[in-house]
Amino acid sequence: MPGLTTLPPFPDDVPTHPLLVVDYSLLLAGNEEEIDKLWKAATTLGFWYMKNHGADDDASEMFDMGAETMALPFEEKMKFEQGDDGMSFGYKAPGANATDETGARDNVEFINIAQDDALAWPKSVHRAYPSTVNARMPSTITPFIRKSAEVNRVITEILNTKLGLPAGTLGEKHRLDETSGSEARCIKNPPRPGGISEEKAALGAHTDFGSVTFLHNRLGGLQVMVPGTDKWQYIKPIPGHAVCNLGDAMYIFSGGILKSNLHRVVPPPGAQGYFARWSLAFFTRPGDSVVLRALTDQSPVIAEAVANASDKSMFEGSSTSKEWFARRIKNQRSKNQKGAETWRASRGTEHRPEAA
Ligand SMILES: O=C(O)CCC(=O)C(=O)O
Ligand SMILES: [Fe+2]
Repeated sequence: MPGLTTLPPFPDDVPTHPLLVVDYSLLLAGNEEEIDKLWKAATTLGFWYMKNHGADDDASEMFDMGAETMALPFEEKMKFEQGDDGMSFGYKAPGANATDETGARDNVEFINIAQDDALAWPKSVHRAYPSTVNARMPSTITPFIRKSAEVNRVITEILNTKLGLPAGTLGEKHRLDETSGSEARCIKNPPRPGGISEEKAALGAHTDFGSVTFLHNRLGGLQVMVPGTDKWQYIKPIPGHAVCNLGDAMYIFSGGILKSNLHRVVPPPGAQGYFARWSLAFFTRPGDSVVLRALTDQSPVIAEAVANASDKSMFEGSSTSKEWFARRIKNQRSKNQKGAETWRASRGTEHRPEAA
């Protein structure tokens, strides 16, 4: 990981929001207490720390891949830009996305690699990637994606049981043999010496577009807005602890029982702000053809949650996962902004009734 040994600690005097710590090895062992903890986290904020997940070494190599990729000449990276038509895979240039309805631009760059491309390598399913990605596909990227997809599958299976769904229901919606928007993402947020402002988002407020996110952070900057409050709070990075969170699809499938919480990225606090911020995520998203609606027919608990919801519209939708994802990506691209309407059209479950 670039600069890992020299990074200053997260400042002591900056308030943070605590998260529950879930031990992945205990989940695998079927430990009921740990399963209950995961359920509590998933149904309250939808964010938790995950330890003993076994993916730290893979994550370190992914950070190296990210650094190699971001070091390519800008014109080279732009040959692989994701474009303005709603595809996420590929390179995203700084400023290519709006961060709010005024059209203020983000300042992070991404390299997004499709799960489908990593699993089918050397065959291409979606697109071509920079040479730095190709060089590490079999050694670094495919193993990281396999491991991350497995972590997310285990989480999904536990939530499936807790929701009272027939065994394998959520698993069927995330089949590895159906194309999907699932992807690995390495993010670089440049240092901003002297110009650190909490108000300027590096990555705008959003809920995640898919099902489960497995996130690796070294520096602060990730913030959540806890429902019922109106202040952003930092999530402190803890070595050896990934951050997991749920996205829109899980919120919708579960009739709002599982939470997809609002979050954003700002420059790291204090002395950390003088360093580039690197982060790494793996997003599991439903198969392209999966319709995003509440699974009321398969679970009485979900049926009851929807029956009690003040606004059922989001639970009775007809968008496929592919359509949902493309709409969100496309309408947040800076080039497509035609005013606040475009930004609003990029939204997911951010404006659910109980969200702040
Ligand atoms: O960089 C981070 O900590 C979070 C990134 C994120 O929220 C995203 O890519 O969806
Ligand atoms: Fe996110």
